[in-house]
Amino acid sequence: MFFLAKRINFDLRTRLICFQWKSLDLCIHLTNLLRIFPQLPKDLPFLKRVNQNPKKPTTQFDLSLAIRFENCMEATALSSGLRPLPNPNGYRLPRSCSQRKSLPLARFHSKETPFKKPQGSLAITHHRGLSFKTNVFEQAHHPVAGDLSYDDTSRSNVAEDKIGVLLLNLGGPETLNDVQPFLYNLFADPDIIRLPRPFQFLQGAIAKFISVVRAPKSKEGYAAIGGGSPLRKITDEQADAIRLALQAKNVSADVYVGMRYWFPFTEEAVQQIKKDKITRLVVLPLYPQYSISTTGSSVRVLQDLFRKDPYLARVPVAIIESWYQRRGYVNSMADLIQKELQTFSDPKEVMVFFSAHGVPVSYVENSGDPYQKQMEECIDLIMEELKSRGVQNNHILAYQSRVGPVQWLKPYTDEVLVDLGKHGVKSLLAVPVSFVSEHIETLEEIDMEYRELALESGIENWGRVPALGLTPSFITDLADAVIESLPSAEAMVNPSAGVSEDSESSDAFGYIMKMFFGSVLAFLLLLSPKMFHAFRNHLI
Ligand SMILES: C=CC1=C(C)c2cc3[nH]c(cc4nc(cc5[nH]c(cc1n2)c(C)c5CCC(=O)O)C(CCC(=O)O)=C4C)c(C)c3C=C
Ligand SMILES: [Fe+2]
Repeated sequence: MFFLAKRINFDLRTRLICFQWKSLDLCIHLTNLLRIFPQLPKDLPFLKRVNQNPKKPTTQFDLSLAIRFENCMEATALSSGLRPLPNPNGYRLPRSCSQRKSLPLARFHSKETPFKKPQGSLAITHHRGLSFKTNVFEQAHHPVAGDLSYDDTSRSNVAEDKIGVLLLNLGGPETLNDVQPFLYNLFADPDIIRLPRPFQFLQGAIAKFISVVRAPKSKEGYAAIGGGSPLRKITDEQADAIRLALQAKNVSADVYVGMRYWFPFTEEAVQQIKKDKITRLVVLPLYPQYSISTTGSSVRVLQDLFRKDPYLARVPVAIIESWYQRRGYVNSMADLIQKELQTFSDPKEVMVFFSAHGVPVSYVENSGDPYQKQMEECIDLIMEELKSRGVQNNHILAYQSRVGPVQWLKPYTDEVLVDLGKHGVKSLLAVPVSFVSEHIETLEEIDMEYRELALESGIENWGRVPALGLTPSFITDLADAVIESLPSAEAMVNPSAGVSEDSESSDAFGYIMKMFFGSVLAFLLLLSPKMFHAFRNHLI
């Protein structure tokens, strides 16, 4: 069954393509269109502009689309940037769908998943013969183009919102004196050192012990790169660049930086967001791939902060959990690699060596951390892009920066470098892939330690791709990611879920007990020279 939809509204701000079909108002996100048809030019020249109202960020286009509803109930997971829009009059399903199966309409209204189900899936055939399938959701009844209401709880409206973007990052010590307290914050994170429940009260003591023991080695590393981490400076610059890129796309937003383990802490950023009365927030962790230990940890802190604050609890928030699969990121990485390959005398012979920060194997195998899978997919995407440009180099992925006695993701970077040298690889291009700015692990571990090891192992020509930093195509893509996620923002937590007095007082009691036993343990450990040396030499 094919239908023709004629009047198409394209909202420049939210990038939703909305059109009327029969009595339904439907929206599709532009990303979906472009994801399935990357060959479509981004400025949509195939849409003929018929009318533009300068007062509203909506342009009306004339486009013929042949639309076919199919497999209504097979509609799958939501894509980023797409979510069902609340309809005050309830959802009506297209006849063709409801006739196929008796649809449990109540499911669309159920409390647990009020708007989590797509309306159905659409197969769209463009008149040039292109076709794609996408999920669709019914839009609010009788929408006014450019004035779409996205969130039932906040009753807010993207066009009127005060938009904030919160960049989450790890943070790093700015001076050598900061190193031990920074390490303490890192190891005190239950997403970094994961203790079984009965032992969690020891977290602080263990963090203190490990941070004191590791600090001298870490300090050497930070001293070698100028006495501190460049992460704060670079992240601030990225924040500014994203703000300007958003501005260039007619989206005015305040951009904040929230670090997990050092200044400016996430808590400070959140306070500022509240002070600035932000009414819609996009959270963008600066980690392309999701790990429990990075994005997971930062988002957990954020959720705790929002849950405790009645104002913040009502702010619609969109979290971009991972973005390694975005074309802009993949292309920008491919650009950097392609450019760096040209610095070798024989570019074709160079082994492209992706080095990612590792995580303990238990994260992936026991806790379902998607990090490894996302990392492998990410490398495949980058290599596919390079292949499409005629770059056919061999490549390999290895994991660096392991800490402690447990098994980490393999293969390990240091072991692979030695192996490659043994097997006669002469030219190697290291590509840091889990992070988008320079930091101790690129500047010291890769550029110094691994380079030296590679040269000792027989590799003669060494190169390293710089981190993405402020690369314009990358920053523009992050701005696009922010814009695309705006409509999907929703209140993070239930505002009525307060903290009871009972739980507060038992928390205080627990805290005192933890501090007491933890301090005794840390004291004993630090007093024992044998223990200290065992940890220092073998475990940390
Ligand atoms: C995707 C990136 C990262 C993952 C995953 C990650 C996991 C992880 N890290 C540690 C321990 C340490 N990390 C340290 C520094 C550090 N880690 C990342 C990124 C990821 N970590 C970055 C970018 C940095 C550098 C920050 C800077 O100062 O520039 C450190 C401190 C440095 C050192 O002493 O080596 C430690 C320790 C664990 C245990 C872990 C997963 C469980
Ligand atoms: Fe790390």
